[in-house]
Amino acid sequence: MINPALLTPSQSADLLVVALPHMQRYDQEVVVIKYGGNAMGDAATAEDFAEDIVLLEQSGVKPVVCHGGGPQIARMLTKLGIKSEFKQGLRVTDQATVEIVEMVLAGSVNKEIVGYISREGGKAIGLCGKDGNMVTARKVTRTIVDPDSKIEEILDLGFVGEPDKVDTTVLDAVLKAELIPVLAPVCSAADGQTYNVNADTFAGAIAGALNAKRLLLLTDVPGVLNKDKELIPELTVEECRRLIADGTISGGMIPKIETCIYALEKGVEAVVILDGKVPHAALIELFTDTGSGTIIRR
Ligand SMILES: Nc1ncnc2c1ncn2[C@@H]1O[C@H](COP(=O)(O)OP(=O)(O)O)[C@@H](O)[C@H]1O
Ligand SMILES: CC(=O)N[C@@H](CCC(=O)OP(=O)(O)O)C(=O)O
Repeated sequence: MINPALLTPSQSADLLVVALPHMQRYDQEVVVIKYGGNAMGDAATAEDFAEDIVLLEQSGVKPVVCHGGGPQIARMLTKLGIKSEFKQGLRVTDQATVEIVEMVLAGSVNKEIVGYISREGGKAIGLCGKDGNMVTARKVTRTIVDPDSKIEEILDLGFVGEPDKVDTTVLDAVLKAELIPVLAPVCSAADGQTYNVNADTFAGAIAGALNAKRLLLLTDVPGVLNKDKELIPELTVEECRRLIADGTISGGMIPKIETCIYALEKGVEAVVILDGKVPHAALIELFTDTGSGTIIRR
């Protein structure tokens, strides 16, 4: 919690002079904030995050929260004795796993975030990709190349989906009513089957469809790091592709960067990857000159 009583009048004035032009820039603009499972941390971090979302909404921004919950899914699968593995950064998902993913993401994690925002005085509404056919998924198809024979094989990830169609009818109504949407990346395909969608990919599709001004990806690292583990403050799409090709960007950062590139191509002005465990990370990024993390532009 920020304690305004601790600021001198001149510090308060300095803060306002810095923040107000940024607030005007984002007035009535959609900002999609992806809240990763690793960024969720303890209760204090969650309270700071919820406070930021409520302050953004009260300042005239239209925040849309898209959340993950990978570590929370992993804990529940372990409790139930269900083994899980990742291939190409995606959880191989059978029918039993997709049921747990839905229960954890669209259930407990979603309602916990809604609860935190409500306690900070915001009016949040928890939904998932299924609601109002918001995001229709299709099965992810990936191939792997055998390093010896060079033969391509199809990688079957089970019920792992990717956004196929986005219908913003429900989101438009929610935003018009000045409610804060909190979205879980659980979607149906056209045939009704439930699919597990990576939360970064889901957030990118929502940001693209809403023509968001910013997409913030809150994670547990300061941003994109170079080979010496130093933060890279700014990147272009071309530079991102080079860093993937030379191996500087790997693992879970690859779907994040692919999401950034997709969102930028769909018209999102800029995407920022930043550390969600830094108190008030979103507010600092949007309303100060300092910014934080890595900003990616076309
Ligand atoms: N160049 C890089 N800079 C920063 N992180 C990287 C880089 N390459 C790989 N990573 C990995 O990507 C991870 C972030 O992705 P992920 O664990 O999927 O995050 P989240 O759970 O927040 O979606 C980091 O913790 C780090 O291990
Ligand atoms: C297909 C796939 O991998 N889905 C993810 C969905 C949650 C997610 O992406 O959560 P984070 O943002 O916390 O990583 C999973 O099952 O873990």
